[in-house]
Amino acid sequence: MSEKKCIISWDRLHRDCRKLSQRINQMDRKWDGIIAITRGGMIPAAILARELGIRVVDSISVRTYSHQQIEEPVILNDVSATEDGENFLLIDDLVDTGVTAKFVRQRLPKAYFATVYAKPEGRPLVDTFIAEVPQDTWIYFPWDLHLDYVKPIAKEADE
Ligand SMILES: O=P(O)(O)OC[C@H]1O[C@H](OP(=O)(O)OP(=O)(O)O)[C@H](O)[C@@H]1O
Ligand SMILES: O=c1[nH]c(=O)c2nc[nH]c2[nH]1
Ligand SMILES: [Mg+2]
Repeated sequence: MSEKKCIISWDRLHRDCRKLSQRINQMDRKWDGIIAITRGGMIPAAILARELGIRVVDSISVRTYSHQQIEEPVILNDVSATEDGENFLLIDDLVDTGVTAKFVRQRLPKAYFATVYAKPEGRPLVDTFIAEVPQDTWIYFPWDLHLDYVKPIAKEADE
């Protein structure tokens, strides 16, 4: 389990997904659809679909982690909209070790692969991403979190 944390708020996620949409829009390519890598890629894919006006949204269900422990990736449900990913955007929330990315790329070698966040080990496996996060840091997404009380910093401060 990573010691350091990077907490991503809904606002930040939305802003970063819009930045990713801007970048992809500037490529001036015609996309046949989006493929979300579930589950983490689903909310980024929904935001990109809205921003880019793409209505064909498919998914490939892959599980690589269980309780922050990496395992062999498995496809739980395959994509149906394309054979090889040509002219499709492939979207995930992040690339960490790159194990998931390598695995999905074998299945969809022609897709354009974008993630919102990337750690150094996985970065070479994606075509584009928005922000880099250190390898020793665990990214917490807004769907993993809830608002809670925090004690004041100074010991003598009123609680
Ligand atoms: O680069 P890697 O080391 O392979 O890690 C990245 C993958 O791990 C997480 O998915 P996870 O398997 O936890 O499933 P989830 O998206 O359903 O939460 C994340 O959403 C990426 O898909
Ligand atoms: O929520 C997550 N945060 C991470 O940093 C990560 N790395 C792999 N899988 C991950 N899931
Ligand atoms: Mg995932």
